[in-house]
Amino acid sequence: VSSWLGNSSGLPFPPGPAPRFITGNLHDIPAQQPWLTYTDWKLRYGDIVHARIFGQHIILVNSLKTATDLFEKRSHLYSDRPAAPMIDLIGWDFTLGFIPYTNRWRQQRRLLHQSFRPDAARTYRPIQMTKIHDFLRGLLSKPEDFVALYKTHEPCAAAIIMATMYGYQVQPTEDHFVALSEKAVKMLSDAALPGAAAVNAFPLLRHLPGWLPGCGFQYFAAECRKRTEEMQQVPFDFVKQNMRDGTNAKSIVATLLEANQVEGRSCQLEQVIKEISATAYAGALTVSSLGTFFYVMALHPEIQQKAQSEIDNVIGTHRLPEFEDRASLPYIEALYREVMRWKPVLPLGVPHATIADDIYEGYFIPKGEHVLMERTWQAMTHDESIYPEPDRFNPDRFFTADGELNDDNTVLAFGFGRRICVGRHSADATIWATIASVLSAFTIVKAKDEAGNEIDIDPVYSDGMISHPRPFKCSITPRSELAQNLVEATADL
Ligand code: HEM
Repeated sequence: VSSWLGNSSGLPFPPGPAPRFITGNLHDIPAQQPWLTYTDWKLRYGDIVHARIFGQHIILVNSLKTATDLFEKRSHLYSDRPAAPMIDLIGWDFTLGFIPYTNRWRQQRRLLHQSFRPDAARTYRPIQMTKIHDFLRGLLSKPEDFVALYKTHEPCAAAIIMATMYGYQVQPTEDHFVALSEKAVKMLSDAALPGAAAVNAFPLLRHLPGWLPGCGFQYFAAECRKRTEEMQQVPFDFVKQNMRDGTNAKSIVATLLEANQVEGRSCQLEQVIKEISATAYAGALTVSSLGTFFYVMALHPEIQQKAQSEIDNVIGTHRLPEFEDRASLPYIEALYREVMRWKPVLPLGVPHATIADDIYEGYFIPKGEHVLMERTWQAMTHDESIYPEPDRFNPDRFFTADGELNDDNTVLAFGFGRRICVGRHSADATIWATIASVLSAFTIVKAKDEAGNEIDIDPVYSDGMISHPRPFKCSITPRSELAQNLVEATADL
C-alpha cells in the first residue's frame, strides 16, 4: 500500500510513462521482449526511467554510467534482490542469485567465490578442456545438419560443471543427473505463468489453497519443489557416498565438505554446501552464450575465415588450441567479446533491489524489495556512442586504429557490483576455449536443403529471462582430414 501511495520525499521519481490508477504501467510493458520498449523509453525519458506495475516500482537503468554509479559506486544500497514469492513457493529460493542481501547471501557468496575466483577457476582448466574435446568428438559423430544448437552446448556446460562440482562424469545421452536438473530448470522458467505474476504482485495469494479458482499454481509449485529438492540432493548424495567409499573423485563439493569438516556434524553448513553446488550447476546449465556463437558463425563466413586464419597462423594446424594460446589470439578474443556483447544471454540481467531510499540526480529512488532495478542490455551493450552500428556483429570494433586489441574487456553480460556473476571466470574460460577449439577444427555454414539451396536462419531469439537463438539448422564439418584426426585423437589424451 505504501508503494502505491507514492513517495513522501518531496522529490520526483525518475521520468517515465504515466501510470494508470491501479495497474500502473502494466499495459505499457509487453510480455515479449520488453527490453525493446525499455530502449524506446530511454530515447523518450533518458538514462533512468520509472514505471510501476500495481504496487511494484520498476527503475530502468539505461546507461553504463548510471549502472556504474548505482550498482558499483553505491553497491551497499543496490545489491538486494526483489521479492518474488513464486520463487519461494517453487523451492528455488535456495539459489544465491535470488537470495536477499543478507548474512545468508554473504555466507553462500563467500563459499562460491572461494571455488570460482580466478586462481581456483584456473585449476578446472584440464577438466574444461577434456569436456570441450568430448564435445568436439560429439560434433564429428552428428549428422551434417546439426539442429537446435543451444541444446548441444548445454550438455558441454553441464558436463564441465558436474565434473568440477561433483566429480561426476555425465553420460553422453540421457544422463539421470542432468535430466533431474533439466526438469527443475524447466519448471523454473514455466513459473512465469500468469498465476505466478499474480502471486508476485499480491503475495497474500500464496496462502490460498490450490483448489480455489485461479490458485492452481499451488499444485504446480508443490511439484516443482519436489524436483528442485531432488536436483540438490541426488548429486550431493553421490559425492558423500564417494567420500564414504574412499573413491578418489576430486570435486568442489568434496573439497568444501572436507575443508569445513561438516560431514554429519553441522547440518546447517552441509545444507549451505548442498545449495551452492546446485546453484552453480543450475547457473552453468541455463546460461550459455554458445548458441549465439554458432548462429553468427553460420551467418558471417568472412568473420569465421578471419578467425580461422589467425588460429592457423599462430598455432598451426598440427594441434588444437590450449588456454595458454589466449594472449596470442587477439581476433578470437575480439570475437568472444563481440559474442558476449551482441546478444547477452540474460537481456535484462538479474534485477537488483534497493536497501534504503536514495536520491540520484535529483530523483527519488524508493527502498524496498518491491523496487525492481532492471538493466537494459540494448541500452548498454548497444549504446551507439560506445559501439557504433551496435546491431552489426563486428569483432573489429574491439581493435584500436593501430590494430591493437583495445582495453574494453569488461563483459557487461556478467552484471555489476557485489552481485556480479560468481561463475564469470570459469564461464569466460569455457566460452573462449570452446570458440577457439570449434573454429580450429570445424567449419560452420548454413545447412542446405535437398535441392542444394541454403536454408535461411531465422533471426529469432527466445523470449523471457534467458534468451537463446531459436533452434536452427546449420552444417558443422571438420575443416580437413588433419583436423578430424586431431579431434579423434583427443579420445586418447
Ligand atoms: C555465459 C555464462 C554466464 C553469464 C552470461 C552469466 C551472467 C550472470 C548475470 C548477469 C548475473 C547477475 C549479476 C547481477 O545481478 O548484477 C549472474 C549471477 C550469478 N551467476 Fe552467472 N552467468 C554465467 C555463467 C555462470 C556460471 C557458469 C555459474 C556457475 C558458478 C554462474 C553463477 C552465478 C551465480 C551464483 C550468480 C548469483 C550471484 C549473486 O546474486 O550474488 N554463472 N550471472
